[in-house]
Amino acid sequence: MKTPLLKLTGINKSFGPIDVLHDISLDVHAGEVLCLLGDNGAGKSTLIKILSGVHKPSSGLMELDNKPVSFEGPSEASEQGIATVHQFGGTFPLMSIGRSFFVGAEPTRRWGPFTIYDRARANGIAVKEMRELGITRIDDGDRLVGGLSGGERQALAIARAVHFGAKLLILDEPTAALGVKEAAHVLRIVLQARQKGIAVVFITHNVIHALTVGDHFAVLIRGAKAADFRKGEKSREEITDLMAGGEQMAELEAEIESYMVTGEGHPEPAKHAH
Ligand SMILES: Nc1ncnc2c1ncn2[C@@H]1O[C@H](COP(=O)(O)OP(=O)(O)OP(=O)(O)O)[C@@H](O)[C@H]1O
Repeated sequence: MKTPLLKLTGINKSFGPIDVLHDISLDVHAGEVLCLLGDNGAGKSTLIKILSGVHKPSSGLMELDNKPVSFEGPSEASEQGIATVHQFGGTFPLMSIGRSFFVGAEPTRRWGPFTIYDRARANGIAVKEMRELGITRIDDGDRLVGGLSGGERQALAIARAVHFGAKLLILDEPTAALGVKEAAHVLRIVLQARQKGIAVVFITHNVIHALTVGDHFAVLIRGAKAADFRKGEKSREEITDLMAGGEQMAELEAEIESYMVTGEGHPEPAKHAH
């Protein structure tokens, strides 16, 4: 197997006395989607904050392109090609599409003795990059980000990362707040990023979304890696079970079943009403 783009070996993270991540080892390959799964509080956010330079690991080794790396902050991670997109796209609602695409890296042009923001160029590039990801409804880069749908905002943020040369794209629950159609669109964009050779880390609670795009899966339970497998090695039921910690899921199913039998799907209090 070829060398992973990003390799974690024995990563631990504690906040004071609280141990949040234990001995995480993980490989992320270029042109693949790694789905990071786990219940609330499992440690997914903490792990991606380590990858994106927000937190430093307490111990362990992180290698990018076969070289050990240690980020002093998010800008160092981003300089090395690691881009993180958060659930709501992380963009500013009152900014135009063109502005938010280039925030911090605005194209400029000369105007007499001045250097000014090149709005037409910024808008043109932002609209073109979104089009390339299949968002064809947007043709005006002056539109405000606040007027975009959730899926379009995700697309904007992903297009931006791709444009600025991300090698590793971290998507933090990109489909969580979306309807089915929009989620499908975002999943397609994830696959397009993968096709461009970008390594994608996709965080989700949704097993179906994960199975649709994932090549490789890692499940975190209480800060430890409970499973690490490739596409096709586990069924949907097995993955759901793992994510919910097995027992919990069985308990929940039994509870729902008895409720459906006793209450025929209606709330119990109906029986006591008279
Ligand atoms: N700065 C911190 N200080 C202390 N504990 C923290 C800190 N950040 C996270 N934790 C704890 O670490 C655990 C893992 O949190 P984390 O946010 O990484 O989980 P998660 O898997 O992303 O959950 P969710 O799906 O709910 O976002 C939680 O118990 C949380 O309370």
